[in-house]
Amino acid sequence: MIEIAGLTKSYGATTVLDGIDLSVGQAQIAAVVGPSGAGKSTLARCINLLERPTSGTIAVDGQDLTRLSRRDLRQARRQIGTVFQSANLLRRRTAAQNVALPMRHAGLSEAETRRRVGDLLERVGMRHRANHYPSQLSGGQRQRIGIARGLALDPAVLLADEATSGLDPDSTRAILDLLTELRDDLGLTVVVITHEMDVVRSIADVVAQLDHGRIVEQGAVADVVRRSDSGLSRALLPLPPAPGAERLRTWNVRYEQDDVSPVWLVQAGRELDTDIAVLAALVEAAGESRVGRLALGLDPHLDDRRVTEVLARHGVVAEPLEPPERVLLHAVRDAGAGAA
Ligand SMILES: Nc1ncnc2c1ncn2[C@@H]1O[C@H](COP(=O)(O)OP(=O)(O)OP(=O)(O)O)[C@@H](O)[C@H]1O
Repeated sequence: MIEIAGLTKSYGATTVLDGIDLSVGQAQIAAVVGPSGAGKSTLARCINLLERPTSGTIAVDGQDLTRLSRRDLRQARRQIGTVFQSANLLRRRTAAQNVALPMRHAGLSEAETRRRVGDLLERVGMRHRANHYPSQLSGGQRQRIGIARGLALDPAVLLADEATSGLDPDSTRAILDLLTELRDDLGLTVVVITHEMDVVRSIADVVAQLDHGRIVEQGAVADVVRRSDSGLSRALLPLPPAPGAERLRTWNVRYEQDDVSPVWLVQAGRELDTDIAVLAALVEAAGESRVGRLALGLDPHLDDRRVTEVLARHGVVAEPLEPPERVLLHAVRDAGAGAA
């Protein structure tokens, strides 16, 4: 596991990271998100020890890596593997040679290197491309090789810095599945730096939002999404724009509990004795639970309190977007126009 405490990084008078506290357990995937300039890359460079923090600690499995001598630091760097955006492979080396590079630098024997490279290429599904050069590989395949190289020295933590940026959706999915597999099979701790909220929703266990060098929000993804008043929640699970439906009142609905039944909508319609229109919806799995946001169209004559009570029994929170009179007024106007 990795524990970052009070991490600060300043360049001269400019403080870029300001007291970052972040703890990621073993076999957990943490995502760090944030707008451009928030400090994500700086945090990544501090985590993989390319930069020394100005103050604060970064501990992997209990060992603080920030206070080590230069020699010990080289050894400690092995604990953290990095996957960069667009893999960053050496063009004149084959896939296998790229994966072998960190092992050669670390002084592993030829036999051990060959064995490990074979195992790692197998694990990322790239054994059949061992002798290909980067230019002969697709972006997704290059990234698999980048992941194998990141795992070369058997790290406890894998840091993926915008590892899926620029990949097509299928390759992105495949890389995310691979990272999840590595978490589950190897018990790897993964820190993903990304600006893609889809990535966070689909693989992260925990998420932290950086802004102006500070963590402004963090928590388990499912918990953050369920927060009512949170920018990160809306960014993680945005409701697609909902077209209003004629003669129906629009309600915004949010899953509040983690055990919302898959058939809650049908049941709620039955209990309210009404038809419910789904105007927009985004429902996804986040870890073990389901999270969702919906815009529903309901009969404006229904009693507000009854609607909220019935929906609350199903574990969802509902708020009407407009007063019923507006919808009814439109309906009357439309009927008038029709009669004229
Ligand atoms: N070596 C440096 N010297 C001075 N300022 C720096 C240095 N490196 C980064 N910064 C500043 O730190 C801030 C954060 O930069 P950083 O690259 O970490 O942000 P980011 O969140 O990764 O942005 P992006 O998503 O655009 O890559 C920026 O304002 C940047 O100008």
